[in-house]
Amino acid sequence: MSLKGNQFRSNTVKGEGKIRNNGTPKRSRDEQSTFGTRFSGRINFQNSKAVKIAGLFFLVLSLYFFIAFTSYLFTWQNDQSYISAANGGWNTLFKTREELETLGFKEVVVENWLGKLGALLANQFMYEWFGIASFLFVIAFFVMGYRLLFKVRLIALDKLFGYGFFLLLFISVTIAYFHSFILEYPHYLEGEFGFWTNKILEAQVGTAGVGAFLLFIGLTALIIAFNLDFKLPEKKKKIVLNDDVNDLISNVEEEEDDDVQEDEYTTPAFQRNQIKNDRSDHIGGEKENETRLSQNLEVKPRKVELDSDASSNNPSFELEPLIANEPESERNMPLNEVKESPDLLVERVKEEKPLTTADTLVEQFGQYDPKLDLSGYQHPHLDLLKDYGSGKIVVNNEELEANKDKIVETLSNYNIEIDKIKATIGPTVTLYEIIPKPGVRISKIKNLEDDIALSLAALGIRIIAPMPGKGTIGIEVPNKKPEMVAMKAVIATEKFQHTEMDLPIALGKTISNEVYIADLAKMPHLLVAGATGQGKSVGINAIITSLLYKKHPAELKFVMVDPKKVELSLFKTIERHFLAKLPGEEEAIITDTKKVINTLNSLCIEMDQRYDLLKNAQVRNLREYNNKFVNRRLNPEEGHRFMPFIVLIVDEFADLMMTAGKEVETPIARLAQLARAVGIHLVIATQRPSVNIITGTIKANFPARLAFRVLSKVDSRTILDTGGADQLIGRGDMLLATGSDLIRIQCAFVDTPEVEEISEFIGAQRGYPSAFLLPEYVDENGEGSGLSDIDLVNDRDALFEEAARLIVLHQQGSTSLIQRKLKLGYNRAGRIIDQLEAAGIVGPFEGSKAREVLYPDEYSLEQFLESLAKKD
Ligand SMILES: Nc1ncnc2c1ncn2[C@@H]1O[C@H](COP(=O)(O)OP(=O)(O)OP(=O)(O)O)[C@@H](O)[C@H]1O
Repeated sequence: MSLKGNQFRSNTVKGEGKIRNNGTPKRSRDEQSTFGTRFSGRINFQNSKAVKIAGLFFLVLSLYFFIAFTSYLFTWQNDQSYISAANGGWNTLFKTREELETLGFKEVVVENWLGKLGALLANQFMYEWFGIASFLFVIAFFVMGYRLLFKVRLIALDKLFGYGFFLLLFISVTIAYFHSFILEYPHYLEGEFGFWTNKILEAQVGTAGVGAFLLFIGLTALIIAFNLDFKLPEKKKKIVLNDDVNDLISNVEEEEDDDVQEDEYTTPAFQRNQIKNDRSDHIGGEKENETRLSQNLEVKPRKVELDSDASSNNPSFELEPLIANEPESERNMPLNEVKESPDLLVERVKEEKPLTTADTLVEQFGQYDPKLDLSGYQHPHLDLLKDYGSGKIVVNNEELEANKDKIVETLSNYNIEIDKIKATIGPTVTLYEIIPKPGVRISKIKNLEDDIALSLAALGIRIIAPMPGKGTIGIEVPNKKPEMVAMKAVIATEKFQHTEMDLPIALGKTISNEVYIADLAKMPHLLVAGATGQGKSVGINAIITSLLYKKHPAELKFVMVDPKKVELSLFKTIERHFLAKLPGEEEAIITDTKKVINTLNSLCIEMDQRYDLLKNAQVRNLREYNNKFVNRRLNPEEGHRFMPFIVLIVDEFADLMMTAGKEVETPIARLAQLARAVGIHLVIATQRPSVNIITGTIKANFPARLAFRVLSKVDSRTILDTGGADQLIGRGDMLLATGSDLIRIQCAFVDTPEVEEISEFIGAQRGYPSAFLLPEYVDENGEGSGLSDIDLVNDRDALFEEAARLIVLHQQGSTSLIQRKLKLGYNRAGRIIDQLEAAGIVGPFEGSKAREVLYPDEYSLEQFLESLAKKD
């Protein structure tokens, strides 16, 4: 990745070599007193008597102006005759009453509380200039006086003058504008300035135009000063279940109050939203079987009840409605509490810290911006993705009841009676939660797992007995018409758009239709398994797509390994943006096993280097490190750099294990064990989750596992440590195990043409000069990506010319420079320097000193390289 852009722009600070790491404070504490750090060190303001006198003067001046202006508001009419007669009055200021009378002023009565001077001053400021906005002078003098006398900074001087000046003009013109609607004279409210400015503007753009102009200026100023937020009141969403539902909502609202107390399972949130059936709605009752459901999010429905009649054999039946994106915490809260919770105002406490070198740098140059090199980069937009399905959940009541009847019947065949059934409809499966009558042993139901599955005669039934943390038994039954979950629908959610996660991956929707987003950085690695054709590739594409939608190329790099050669090739267009590769390699997407081994080992080197940098920076993880770097607390001259996350994607791990075995397993296990803190995360997919592929070492280090449908229970156990994956229905139906939890998710669907479009959209933008270069790895047999015995003259390294330019640019013939800048291993860098010597670009080895560079500038070097190329 090129750092050039940053080096020549504001991110780099000249003379960084002199910056001390961690920036020990250079200035003394005295200099950093609260009184104007900018002035400190130039004039000793603190002890100057003159400053104190000046402070006092400003305070008195402020008071004087305040009294004069206030008085003017009451006395201006009476003093008007004197002021106008004296033609502004200033020339009469120091004349006595007698003198004035001789000059023709018959009666000189000045009522301003501060006499003639007060009247004249106030008239000048308020009438002639800015109207009541002139009170800003009172504030300005007060702030200055207070600052000079008490050495307390109430507001920064630049702000005081900037804001003060703006407000003076703005208030004056605004008042004139409104005043002109009522009465144009007198002008003491807006002053002559406001009056005439408004008049001129009105003549140009009309009254409405001036209003719009003032509104625009006012709001712009508010945005600049307070970064004002404009938020429209949120629209409440309504999800429609079926046509009957909306008609019934009003009924439901009327009925709910009566019914809720009877339900032993209702929580306050449920009560609000509980919907009852008519008496005719009993399951197994009369023919007319209208189910009343409400999905109106306005009333935040929690649970929909399909109430059975009172007969004891027929358990009542509830539906869990589908509320996307609602936090669990809100779910269990009474609605009024959610709505009425008061805003929390947090007062910021000002910390007084000594100013460090890093602070000074940040003040001077701003924070380091890793995105600056590609500052114009645009994230892919949502239109590149397609809509699939209607997006609505259609509830088929007949199907629900038929399934419910079957479950009740099957269980009663085994003498298991149940109290209640609740249904939660997901995109592909519906979860029926049953509560057995007291006395029924759960182990009994568990033992009947297969029999129940057989009676329901449907593929993909999974029984969860008991449901963890719920005290119910779950039976997942596939829907007849599964709903496709479009990637677009998941990415477009607020949950994804506003997530704060480091590496958010939008996996799809859960059984309760909630969008499921996981943080790969926390997982911290993911093992994906699934038989062929069950949606694994789509899953991998969904993971990559989510990250591409969320991250900037400066923040994330992928290392892609694709032994099948075709699965990840779609992403080759984003090589210069998001991919990482070994130096000297042509293709960033690795398909050759030998190169995979080199790349994995290179990643281990990168990991070790990152750990060294973290150790030097005294931080524990990548986030802290990058934070420190951005705040210029780490010196790039000491090797520190902004480190992007690296995500390694291996599409067919089984293939690698078959061909390379331990050679692959060892670095993968090492990375899985250690790499999380340095921002390297692995996503490893395999078709065959057998124990010789997913070995104990690998499994132990991948707590997060994603299983698509597998062919046998044994495979399911290998990947998830439990059955279940063999009972999935395929087409993106999957189980995610995160430590102890097992969640069923319908994977978001993203098709190959969509992925292609996204890659092309990114690829068409300006990228880095090359892919992100990983450190060079040379294996012990000398067959690494490095060079073996090469002829120094005839077989030059691929990076020879680049190294030559680097050396000439820096005028420093050192191996370590090549090593650092081109990210090469010592051996290869050493060989390149030998080649440079052989070509006559650098001088011979001189012990501890750097070699002499024999070309003074890039121009002469380019000529030499050209002639060299011609000779070859
Ligand atoms: N999330 C999904 N939603 C709907 N259909 C899906 C989903 N995922 C996959 N499918 C369907 O399943 C088919 C196969 O998916 P995919 O190519 O991802 O399988 P695979 O497991 O990668 O197979 P292989 O290992 O042979 O490459 C897709 O073409 C698509 O029709």
